[in-house]
Amino acid sequence: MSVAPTLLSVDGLSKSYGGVHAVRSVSFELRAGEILALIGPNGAGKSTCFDMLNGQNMPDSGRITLLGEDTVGRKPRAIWRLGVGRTFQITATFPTMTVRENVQVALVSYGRQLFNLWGSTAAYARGEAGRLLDLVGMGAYAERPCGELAYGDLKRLELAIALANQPRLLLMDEPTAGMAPRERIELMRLTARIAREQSIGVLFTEHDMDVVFEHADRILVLNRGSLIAEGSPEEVRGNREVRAIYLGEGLVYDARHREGAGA
Ligand SMILES: Nc1ncnc2c1ncn2[C@@H]1O[C@H](COP(=O)(O)OP(=O)(O)OP(=O)(O)O)[C@@H](O)[C@H]1O
Repeated sequence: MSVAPTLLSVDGLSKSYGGVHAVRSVSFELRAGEILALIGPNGAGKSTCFDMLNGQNMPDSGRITLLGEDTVGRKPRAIWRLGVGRTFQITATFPTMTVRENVQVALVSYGRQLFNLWGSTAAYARGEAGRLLDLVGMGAYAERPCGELAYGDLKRLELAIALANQPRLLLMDEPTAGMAPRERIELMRLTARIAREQSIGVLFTEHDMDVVFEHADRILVLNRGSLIAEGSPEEVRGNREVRAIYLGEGLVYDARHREGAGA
């Protein structure tokens, strides 16, 4: 069996703020088609780690190799251009534009064209936007103003926008924040299906353990900036240190789901 190529390799990543070691010598790899969750209690260092991968924050030390390129010091847009799609905790769409136009803007931006709703570039992007919207189950909403969308639909639109630059890697910072439990599972199921079909690697942070344990192939656990566990959901669930941290937070994965009852 062939092994999927490594998309992202992080080696000894560290960042401090004054005396606070937000991220301490974190190392891990992510392969094509793999769904990797980054979890940890509040203040564990997840966002700091994410922002360094995004190019929004500069590490004190360590290496980040993304699709074969060293990305430390590169700006977010340069990293996006390498083939990294992103979704954010707070959705960033244009509310007065239609759903389709929002995806068109992303497509045209990826092609480095000037956005013009009626030009030939827009005509091309129009068809491609429709394809992406169908992929995330939003085809029927294409002509609606984005501002009218329910929150869950907005998140699916955001996924279509993130897919517009044909990413090899998707970075999702709390993709299901603010969603109802059922919507969370559906969004991650959709993301996982698309990622596996298109061999896109996904790294996501998440507080909802049901989402994490149902959808992640592998889980990284941060605590006080350090990686304290890494492995399959089964391995992480059985890890004493992880259980101690999450029991302390009242967030331990519910035993009801162990036999797959929560799927
Ligand atoms: N800009 C900053 N200045 C000072 N301290 C910071 C800054 N950003 C993060 N920190 C500190 O670094 C540590 C890690 O924070 P970070 O936001 O990365 O954690 P997190 O795991 O994302 O937490 P949460 O789940 O609450 O979002 C915390 O102690 C936080 O207070």
